[in-house]
Amino acid sequence: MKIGFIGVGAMAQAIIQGLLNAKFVPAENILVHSAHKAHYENYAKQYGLTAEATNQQVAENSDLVVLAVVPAIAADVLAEIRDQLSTQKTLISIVSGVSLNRLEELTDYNLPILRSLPNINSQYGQGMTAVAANENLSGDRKAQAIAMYEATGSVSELSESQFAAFSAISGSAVAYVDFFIDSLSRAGVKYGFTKEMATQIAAQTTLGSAHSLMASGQTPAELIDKVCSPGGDTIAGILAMEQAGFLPSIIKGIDATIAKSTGNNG
Ligand SMILES: NC(=O)C1=CN([C@@H]2O[C@H](COP(=O)(O)OP(=O)(O)OC[C@H]3O[C@@H](n4cnc5c(N)ncnc54)[C@H](OP(=O)(O)O)[C@@H]3O)[C@@H](O)[C@H]2O)C=CC1
Ligand SMILES: O=C(O)[C@@H]1CCC=N1
Repeated sequence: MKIGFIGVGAMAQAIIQGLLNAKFVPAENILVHSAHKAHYENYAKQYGLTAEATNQQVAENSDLVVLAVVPAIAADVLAEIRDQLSTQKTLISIVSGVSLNRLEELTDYNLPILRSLPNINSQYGQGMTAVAANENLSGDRKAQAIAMYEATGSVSELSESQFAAFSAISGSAVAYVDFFIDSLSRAGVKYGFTKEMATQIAAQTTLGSAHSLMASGQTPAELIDKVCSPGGDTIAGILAMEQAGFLPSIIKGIDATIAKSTGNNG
């Protein structure tokens, strides 16, 4: 099986690295092309991938064609490769905010298509990806496309109506969690830790907390209650964070993310 990537930016590279780590396909079976020759050729050379000279060649020579460009140019790129796509190939889009219906409109209504929303944790096998298939993608072909993501982490099949919210609390939220870790580490710096050490402490605490949450099957609130000793320090911190608007600031951030991805932001 050959997997072609049109665009090798941050997200495509995370998926590719995840696939290479999982030995999902031999490196040379991953085909790449992007806007800048120096970029995609050097990247391909570094990891033993196959650099293709055009987007059309990627589509022509791949079984799974992964569209990994920014939303603004997705229509132009699909127009470019439309004739190379066929019912024998699966188009996989990672483009935020572009529906299956729009992808069909821009290509062919008979084409098997998987709309997906991965996150960059795919790079280390810890991804969280939402997928939705059109009616032309089923059985083994659908399983093959989904297997690509299963090799890089967890996969959830969702209705397209849930994609914008999923993208906000997963795709974008990788940045928000890192923002939290960075904020925690800056607090550490305020109290005398080096940034490096504070970041390591904050990151391990975040990782351990996520692990405990998933391993225990308890709710976050139950674990918060376990940490908040009666009359203790943590409850004082929680209440001060709440007074400063911790929860509303998260909700506002997610609302803004969804508004941007659905075009409801003016
Ligand atoms: N970043 C993330 O965490 C996530 C991103 N996504 C989606 O992934 C997509 C890509 O995002 P991201 O990786 O962040 O963006 P990047 O800007 O990092 O990558 C975009 C890629 O598109 C390439 N490109 C630009 N023009 C063309 C063209 N005409 N033909 C082929 N390739 C082209 C660029 O080429 P070059 O490198 O040569 O300049 C670059 O490799 C977006 O649609 C986004 O919504 C989805 C989930 C998470
Ligand atoms: O910021 C973005 O637009 C993309 C979509 C989800 C994560 N990154």
